[in-house]
Amino acid sequence: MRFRKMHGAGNDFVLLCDPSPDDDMDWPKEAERLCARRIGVGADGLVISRLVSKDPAVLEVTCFNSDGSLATMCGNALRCSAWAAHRDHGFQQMSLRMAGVEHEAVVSDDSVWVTAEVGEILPRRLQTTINGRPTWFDSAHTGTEHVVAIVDDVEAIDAVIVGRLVRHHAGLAPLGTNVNFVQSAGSQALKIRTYERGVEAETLSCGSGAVAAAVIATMRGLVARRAVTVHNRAGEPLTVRPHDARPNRTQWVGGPVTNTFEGVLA
Ligand SMILES: N[C@@H](CCC[C@H](N)C(=O)O)C(=O)O
Repeated sequence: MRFRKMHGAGNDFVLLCDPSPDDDMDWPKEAERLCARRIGVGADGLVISRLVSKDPAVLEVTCFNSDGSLATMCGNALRCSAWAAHRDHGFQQMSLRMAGVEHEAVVSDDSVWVTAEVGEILPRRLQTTINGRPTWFDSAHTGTEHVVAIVDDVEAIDAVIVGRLVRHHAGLAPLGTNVNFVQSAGSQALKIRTYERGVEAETLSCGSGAVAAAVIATMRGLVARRAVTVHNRAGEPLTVRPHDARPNRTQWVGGPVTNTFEGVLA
């Protein structure tokens, strides 16, 4: 089976396009096998993209985290899938369905944009102590569960230790959450670190996390309700901006996508 190893702003995936239908394939198990860093291809997730129709351009995209759990939304996986559909079929604009939600996608020369739907926002969802300081987390549903803490310095935080603690917080069980630490970084700019559920580690970037960060930072008055640059661990920032037609409900997230290598699975 042919695969692409891609990353969206540092969030990396094994991407399978139109794998032949195989009822016996255990995709969660395949995700664990292929995503293993030493004995697999190595990735944050496995993405399966299937062409539904060419006119209009529609794809069905499924994303499994590296632990085999299903991701209901993955902005960077959608962006990688859109890039591949552009390469394979020439689509510049398309619809991507993930977990029953329709996302718009636009591919340009240097960036790929997808939409994310913003759901429930709960201010002050939980509190924990970070470096001796009581810190609040707001939650924002951006297709999947995210909490965001606004902090002074993201570099001063042990994102893995604190992220894991909050991810497993009893108040958020049984679903748990992705955990974002966000800092103001000048006019319309943020710095972010994300601990991802399902990868159970800090990742270099997270599309739905960047959207959650921009939405919470807007609510907290750190940025205005327009385009926000979100600087991540990869040094490949994502931009989040409100959708013109549905500014309160839908955000665009865009940035670079890299096709690292292609191969054949043994
Ligand atoms: N990295 C993703 C989010 C992936 C899903 C997440 N780990 C979850 O299970 O909620 C993104 O780019 O949005």
